[in-house]
Amino acid sequence: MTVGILVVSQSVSRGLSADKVVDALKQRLDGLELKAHKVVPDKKEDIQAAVLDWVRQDIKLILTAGGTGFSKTDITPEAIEPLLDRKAPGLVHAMLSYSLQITPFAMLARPVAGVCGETLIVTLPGSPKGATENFQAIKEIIGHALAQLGTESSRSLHKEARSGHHHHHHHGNLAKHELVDSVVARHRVSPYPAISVDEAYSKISENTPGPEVIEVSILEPRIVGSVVAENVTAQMDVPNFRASIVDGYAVISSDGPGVYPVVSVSHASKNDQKQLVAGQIARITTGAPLPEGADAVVMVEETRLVETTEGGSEEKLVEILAKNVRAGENIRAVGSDTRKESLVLAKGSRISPGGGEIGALASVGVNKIKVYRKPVIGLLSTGNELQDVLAENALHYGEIYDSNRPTLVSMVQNCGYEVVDLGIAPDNKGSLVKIIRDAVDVKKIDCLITTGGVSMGELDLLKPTIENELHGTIHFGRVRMKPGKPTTFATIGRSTVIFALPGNPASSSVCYHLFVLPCLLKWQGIEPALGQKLPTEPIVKVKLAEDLKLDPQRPEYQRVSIRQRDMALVATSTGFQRSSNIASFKKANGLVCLPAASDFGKTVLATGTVVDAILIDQIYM
Ligand SMILES: Nc1nc2c(c(=O)[nH]1)N[C@H]1C(S)=C(S)[C@@H](COP(=O)(O)OP(=O)(O)OC[C@H]3O[C@@H](n4cnc5c(N)ncnc54)[C@H](O)[C@@H]3O)O[C@H]1N2
Ligand code: MOO
Ligand SMILES: [Mg+2]
Repeated sequence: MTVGILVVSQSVSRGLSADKVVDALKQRLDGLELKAHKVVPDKKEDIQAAVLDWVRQDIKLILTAGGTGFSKTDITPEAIEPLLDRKAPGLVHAMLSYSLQITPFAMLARPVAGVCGETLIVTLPGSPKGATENFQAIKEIIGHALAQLGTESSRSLHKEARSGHHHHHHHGNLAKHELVDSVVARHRVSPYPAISVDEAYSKISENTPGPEVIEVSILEPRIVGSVVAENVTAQMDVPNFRASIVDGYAVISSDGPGVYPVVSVSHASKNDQKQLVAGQIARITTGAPLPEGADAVVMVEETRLVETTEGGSEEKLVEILAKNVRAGENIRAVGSDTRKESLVLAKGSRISPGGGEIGALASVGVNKIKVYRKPVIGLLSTGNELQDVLAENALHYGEIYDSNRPTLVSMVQNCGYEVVDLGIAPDNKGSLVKIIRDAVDVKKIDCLITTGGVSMGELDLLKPTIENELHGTIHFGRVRMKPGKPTTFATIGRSTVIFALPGNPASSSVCYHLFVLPCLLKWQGIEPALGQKLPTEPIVKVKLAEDLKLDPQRPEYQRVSIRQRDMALVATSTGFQRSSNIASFKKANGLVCLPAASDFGKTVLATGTVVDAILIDQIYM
């Protein structure tokens, strides 16, 4: 059993005094293993952050020392209490009565104790003596408490109490989403109907929050991919002066070929308006404003220098060789690129990554516009078996690396959304609730994507946690598709969306493309294609390069590589398609949509058959 000791002290945290509590307690831990210790000041947030961190790491017992007295700065009980799923007043009572036998000042202690997830938390006084005495009072019993916490049911230690519950075997006796406290009472058939992908689209469409208008600078990266929320019209002409298209000489076209004096120079810069009369020319550069009176520009290549000024540094006389120069030649007229009052960007259009929209805005002097806000996405992996691949820890038997979070972070970011990485949650209700509440209330995410814990196992806790603890609504909890059967879509309140995706890596990635991204696209103001319920990635017709076996019951989304061959798009399977195999996404730029054999009437789709494919990446050469 692992222990964390959290010293709560302003002076120790500032280095003004030395900590002695950790050592004192350490000597009395006996069989318990001190896994972590830390010093924090008397600040609620610091205390809670440290405790939650340890709960997530699945430390079994957290002892805090200090901050339990009557002075104004003593706030440890206030910090701990809101974290407790269940209180343990018996432990508090034991500590108080024990220390009251030693000193009446124990009356002024305000300890709390209780359970957060599967972690027991006890607040001790700050002095080494007080802390060890209090710990002494509960030490013998704590082993039992921790043993009970580790089991599915506290009743397992009291076997006689369990015998009366056998009638729970039949799932019909359970309320639909009850969090069962014993594995023997779990559902044996999923209470969630397996709806079609199409019905799932309806539910997502109905429950996606409406877009919200914000103003962004044209240089903010998040503007790319955003949908414009209002018509933007040009408040000026581009160009807003007559500009030369070439380097040469501004002329009066009716003057014709001949030798003319160069009376002025016009560069592309801030300029005074120049004047030209018949029989004169002016030197001009590309983009420079035309002198008044000039009506054409002749390229320097079609002229000849006749005479220089004294000293030879300037042109004095130049011969225009060009014949038949027309009025307007080599001139950009005022407003000929963009006319004042014309539409620069229409409401509903999208800022493409190509930069064209940004350039068009900048050219008319617009540096910020109203767009629909993109939702902020929180990403959480769930599962006791998961190790953070970045932590570089060795795997214990039964553990695996968390591959879902890195995969999803990459996908979501590359779709242009801001990601909040929420890490890994252990399979317990308390931790899930804490992490999700914190993500929504403090980290201000709009949409939560979790993976794992949505199927039929006794540690699949997402569905009951969302309904019973977070008071959310589950709009669907199963979809007739492969992979991704237990995909769950829920909302909390009006504005928080949860996609609880299956833990299998290929399943969660398929479901991201199929369900999550369409929801996010709608949320940020993108309209679905005609006749569709949600906007999606492009859907194209592809020819199968090989025979594909159909699932007997479920429509299937297989990973393929799509290439153009002889005027057709051809799809080749990326290989082994089992849900656990994330490597089936390597080189995949499409998901082919295959019917279930039971719907299609055949068990195989033959080579050359044309099917729909969702394009999840570009088509490469
Ligand atoms: N009795 C039944 N069992 C299962 C059913 C069913 O209908 N009845 N459905 C199966 C299907 S289909 C799927 S899909 C999975 C979904 O499982 P969960 O969403 O509950 O996910 P977990 O049980 O937590 O994990 C499943 C699998 O994925 C691995 N995993 C989880 N998280 C990650 C991660 N972040 N990175 C890499 N791998 C991860 C996990 O270790 C498991 O192997 O349920 C079937 N069972
Ligand atoms: O539907 Mo599950 O995603 O087959 O593995
Ligand atoms: Mg499971």
